[in-house]
Amino acid sequence: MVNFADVLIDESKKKNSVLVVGLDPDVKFLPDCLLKNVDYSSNESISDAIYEFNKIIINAVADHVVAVKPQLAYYEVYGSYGIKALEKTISYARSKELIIINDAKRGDIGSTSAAYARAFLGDGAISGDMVTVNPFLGSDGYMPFIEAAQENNKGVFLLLKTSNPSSYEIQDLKLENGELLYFKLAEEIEKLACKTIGVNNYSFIGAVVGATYPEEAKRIRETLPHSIFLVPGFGAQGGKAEDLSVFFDVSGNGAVVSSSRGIIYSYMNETDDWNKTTENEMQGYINEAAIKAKEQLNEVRFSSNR
Ligand SMILES: O=C(O)c1cc(=O)[nH]c(=O)n1[C@@H]1O[C@H](COP(=O)(O)O)[C@@H](O)[C@H]1O
Repeated sequence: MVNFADVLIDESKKKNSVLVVGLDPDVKFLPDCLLKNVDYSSNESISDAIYEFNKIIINAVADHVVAVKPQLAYYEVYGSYGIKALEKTISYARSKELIIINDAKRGDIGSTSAAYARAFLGDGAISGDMVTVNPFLGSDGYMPFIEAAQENNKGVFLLLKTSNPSSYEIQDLKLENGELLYFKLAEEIEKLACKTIGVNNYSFIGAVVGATYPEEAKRIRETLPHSIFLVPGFGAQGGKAEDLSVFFDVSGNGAVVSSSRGIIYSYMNETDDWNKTTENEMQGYINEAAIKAKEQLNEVRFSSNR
């Protein structure tokens, strides 16, 4: 049966891309053209600028990405106006037929996870197609998301081995049998994933594996062959395209790679006076950065260097 992994793989084939662009808008890095009328004492005014910024990004990347990934914190910080900007961003991305991965990193006791799952995988205003889930509360924390995803033909990405430098402090803890915690979690995810595969042999239950940990990814890929990986940490966090071939299967599928700052603020590297960048120039630079990242990833995902 077709599941959301199939939708993601079909979209990736259609666009010839495994790139996901993160929508992590930070007003500090917006040029003057978007800030000229902003009243910094008003969350509404800042949120309007954020929405304008997101529209520029979406216009620039829509033809070259498999999905966009709004990070919730950047919207929540502006309260209800920030959430409104997220809602509008999601509907704008939908109007461009983009897949939406809400990077919400949610997870709670069962009943609360079920409420989060309705918010992010139901048909509400900030609902997307997939959501990142923190599985460290245990199965009653993550199963409601998996059940909602199955019911609504959507998908989840469970945090497994995250890209940040201190992820080893918890995720690499050694268990009594000598196995690492994230590895045990990979085995648990595989038990669910292998029972829910679609026509491309992948489950709608994906896993987050950081681009900064290619060695670990190689072993995880072997243990968890039925989950699509969401691979953040490419670009600004130091993850390099040439190290990423191990994340993919032999057909060049099995992973989507996300970059936020490296793409959405690409205009900051272009001139010393980036504050003066115009909207047209921004769109051009962001478009070029997305095409470059897409091509770098295409070069490695079909390589036999794994
Ligand atoms: O779930 C995520 O998206 C995520 C997981 C992870 O392990 N590491 C990670 O950086 N992320 C998110 O991916 C984005 C990375 O942003 P850049 O480093 O600017 O590309 C941020 O929004 C992070 O919250």
